Formats: sequence, structure tokens, C-alpha cells
Amino acid sequence: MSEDSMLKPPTINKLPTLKPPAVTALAGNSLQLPSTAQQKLNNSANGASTGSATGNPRNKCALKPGYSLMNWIRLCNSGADLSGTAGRVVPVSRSELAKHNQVGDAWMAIRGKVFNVTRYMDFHPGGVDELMRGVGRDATKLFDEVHAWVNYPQLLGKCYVGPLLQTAAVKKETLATDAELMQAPLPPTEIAPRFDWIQQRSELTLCFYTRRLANPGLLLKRQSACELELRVLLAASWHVYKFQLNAAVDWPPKSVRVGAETGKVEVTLAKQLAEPWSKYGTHESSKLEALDELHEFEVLHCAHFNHDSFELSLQSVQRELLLHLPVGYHLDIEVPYNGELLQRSYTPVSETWMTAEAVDSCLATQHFLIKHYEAGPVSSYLHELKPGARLQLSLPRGNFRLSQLEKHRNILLLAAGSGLTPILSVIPALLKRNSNRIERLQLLYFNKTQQDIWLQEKLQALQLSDERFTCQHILTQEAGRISQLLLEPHFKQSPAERFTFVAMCGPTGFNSAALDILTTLNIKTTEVHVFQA
Ligand code: HEM
Repeated sequence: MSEDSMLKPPTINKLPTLKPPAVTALAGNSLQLPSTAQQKLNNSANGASTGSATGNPRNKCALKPGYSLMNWIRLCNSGADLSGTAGRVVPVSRSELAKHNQVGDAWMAIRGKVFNVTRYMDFHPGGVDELMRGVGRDATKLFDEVHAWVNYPQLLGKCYVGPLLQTAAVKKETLATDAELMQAPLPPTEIAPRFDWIQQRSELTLCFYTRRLANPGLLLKRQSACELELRVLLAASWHVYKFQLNAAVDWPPKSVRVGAETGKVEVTLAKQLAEPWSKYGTHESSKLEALDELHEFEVLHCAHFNHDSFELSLQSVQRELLLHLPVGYHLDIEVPYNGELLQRSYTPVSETWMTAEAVDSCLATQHFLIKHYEAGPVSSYLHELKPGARLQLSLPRGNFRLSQLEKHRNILLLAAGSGLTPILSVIPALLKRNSNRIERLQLLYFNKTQQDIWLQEKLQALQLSDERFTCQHILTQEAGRISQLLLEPHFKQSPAERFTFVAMCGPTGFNSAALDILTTLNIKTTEVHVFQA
């Protein structure tokens, strides 16, 4: 599973010396060790309690020696017949499924696919009894209720028995699309995050589980040492949690983790007094749609990085607000102009794309790469800003769905000029993706002249460090505008290598020309995402 983006907290207050909760990504495979099993053990050993939102104890079990995730991976790779079908795919009727409901013979259906979980029983971090609740039946709903983020297709890949046969009416469709089903994107049904908490003597972790590839955003605001507002952004909805904590915690948090792929959000706070809490405190939750709020930021850094473009780092005033944008989302920056207020959308970039070495990187800081248009009032205003100047920023906005790209392994990216910024946020998320690993990610980057190219060296370095990524520069002054001649060869490869998804960002004329060409090349609109520059 991809490493969650580990986001550094601001560095103002003294940083506690304790390590953040460990999430271990195993080298050479994509499975992630449950991040809290060890904590659970530690906590029981300490006499500290953990609990769920409903007050029920968490059900994660200590696994028997020899039944770790690593052991399971070894077993999967050993060639053992875990499905019990000797590698054959066998369609399963519901009545057949119901017969396999014993610990020693356990099948389970999830999203139309039947898995033989008999050998997985002792490896299940939730324990045998919990897993047994789902055997002999379609356990999709139960599975999602408990842990929608768990990457079961990967964990149980070797346990696949076959498709679950539906009733006569839907049978044909199910069978016809079974190959696709294995990779079908998750339905865009909306879900509310599930809240849970865990603790160690000296720290408290607030966890929010959404769903795999949900690509959540996060806003965190400190009201006082015991009061915290936490909002999880899913698509366009904010799920708001107002916490009254049991006792005081330090600010900023020790760590904040947001997994675009796992859909898991974890905020770890240091307790001011290290002692076990009987409960985390209380919280009220609500849901808000389209929020038009603005938040005040101040300029940390503003400097040119090429002949007509500059980088800008903005930090939330007093670092009281931490913000994590979903991949591919943007913010509006508001500036005064002739007695009015103007807003322009910009996609923040991670600090790795910035040239300034002294730039402070934390969730309180947002970094931007901006092209200065002489006649553009917003970029001209921003361009003149000095450290300490204040600005208003909107909340994150966007309509990019990471799950839409789930089944695609060969993806073409088209960027023109400053349209590179949303593409920059997508590249690492895709390269880090572990389920249905990316095979080829190619960027065609259009600029007028050589000197207009942004981040040439950094893009080159990425290309060298990950062979799946390639960047081709196209200078429109020499090669002309985007054309069918340029794009067509990229869709001529063998079916296995052919690009099946295109994400693009550029000026309107560029986007519409590219869309026209893609239509001519028979690329469906569902296989294209256009970021509005
Ligand atoms: C549908 C029946 C199932 C039930 C009722 C169930 C229940 C549970 C429970 C209660 C936990 C502990 C959650 C916690 O408090 O952190 C858990 C963890 C886990 N289960 Fe299941 N489970 C089911 C099916 C599965 C299947 C089929 C898999 C295999 C892919 C699986 C993989 C896991 C993993 C990897 C964890 C650790 C998750 C984490 O730490 O985030 N479970 N399960």
C-alpha cells in the first residue's frame, strides 16, 4: 500500500521527543502493516485504554507468532493453493457460497468476487471470530462498515475462487464484466468518515476512516488547548468534528497523516500530561456542503525562479490552521484590485518543487508556483508581495476523482505552461499507488521556448529516479501547437502498453484542442480529466 503522505507539522512550539505512530510500508510489496496493533498491545501493557467512537473497545487482535503480515505475504508467494481451486477461476452460486461457512472451509464474497479465506483466518488482524461474521455470504457491506480502506484485492489475490453468480436478471452482466470488475473503480457513493481513537500514555491519535482512494482533504484548527475543530473533505462535502478533549494537548500535532489511497486520516497529538485517558473527550459532528470561507495567510517567501515566474509560500497566521488538500484540488487566492476583490485559482505544490531552501514546510504553509502576466492584476499583485504581507485563501476546491484512475496503469499527462501545477500533485500520488501499480506515466509538457520550461531539472531527476515516469518537452515555437500528429503515436502502442487515461491542464484553447484530438482518436470522455487552469 502506498506510504501515506507523511506531513510535517509546523515547527514553532517545542516538538515533543516521542516518535509518531509507525506505519510501516514493507519493501518490495504494497501491503501495509496495521499501524496500531503494536500500540494496542503497548496500551494494554500500560493499562491504558483505547476505544472506538461508540465506546466499544477496538477489536484488533494480537496475532499468533508466525502469523504476521510478512508471513502471510510469504505464504501467498509460496505457490500454495490458497483458493483451493488449483488456480482455476470457478463461478460460485450463492447456495454454493453458503456451504463454505466453517472455520476450516470459509469462503466470502466481496464486491461480486468470492475469496477462500480459510488460510487467512489466523492472519486476520481483527481475529477469527470477526472474520467468521462474513463467511458463507456476501460480506461487502460488513467489510466496508469495518474497514473500507483495507486493500482486500491485493491481500486475498491468491485466494480468489471466482465471480459470485447473481440472480438470473443480473447474471449475464456480472459474468460479462467480471474481468473489468476486478479493476472496476469504486462506486462514487458518498460515505461519512468513521471516527476512532487510540492512545499511548503520552499521545492521542484521532483516526478517520473513509474508503480506499477517497483522496480526503483535511482542515485542522486549534481553538484552545482542549478544543479542536477537525474537518475531513470528501468530494465537495466537509465532515466537521468539534472536539472537546479530555485534557490539554500540545499544538501543533506530532504528526498528521492523510492517505489518498488508503483514505485514512490520522492526527497524533502530544498530551500535555502523560497519563492514560479513560476517554478522548467528546465531539459533535456535522456535515457542510460548499463552504465559502476564507482564511488569513501571510507571506513567508516570494521570489523569482525563472524569467517570468515566481514562487510564493504562504503560512496561516499564527499557524493555528493546518490544511491538507486532496490530490488535484486547488485554492482561490483573493487580492484587492481597484477597490474590488479579485480571486484566482492556484494549485499548491509540495515543497519538493520549490527552489528556496529556507522554505518552511508544514501543513500551515502552502506553496505556489505562479506565472507573472504583466497585464494580470492578481499575478502582478502577488508578485510584489513582501514577507509578512497578508492574504485571504479559500478552502480547497476541485472535482478530481482519484478513484477514476484506479483501473488505469498507462496514463498520459498533458500540461501547458503553468498548467503543470495540478499535474505535479497527481504524479507522486500515482507513482506511489500500490493497488494496480502504474506501469507508465508520461508527461508531455508544452512551452513556447526553452526558457519558459518550469522545473526542468527536477522533472529530469524524477525521470531518473523512477523509470515509469517520462517527461517530453515540446516547444511550441518550434514544433507548433498540440496536434493529432503529436498525440496519435502515443495511442498506437500494443493494447497492453497503450495509454488508457489522459489528465490535462493548460489554457482553455489548449484543453479544447487536446480534447478534440482525443475524441478523433476515439478516447472516451470518461477516460479524460481536464483540470481547469
Ligand atoms: C467481512 C468480515 C470482516 C470483519 C467483520 C472484520 C473485522 C475486523 C476488525 C473488527 C478489525 C479490527 C479493526 C480495528 O479496530 O482496527 C479488522 C482489522 C483488519 N482486517 Fe478485517 N474483518 C473482516 C474481513 C476482512 C477481510 C476479508 C480481510 C482481508 C483482506 C480483512 C483484513 C483486515 C486488516 C488488514 C485489518 C487491519 C486494519 C487496520 O489496521 O487498519 N478483514 N477486521
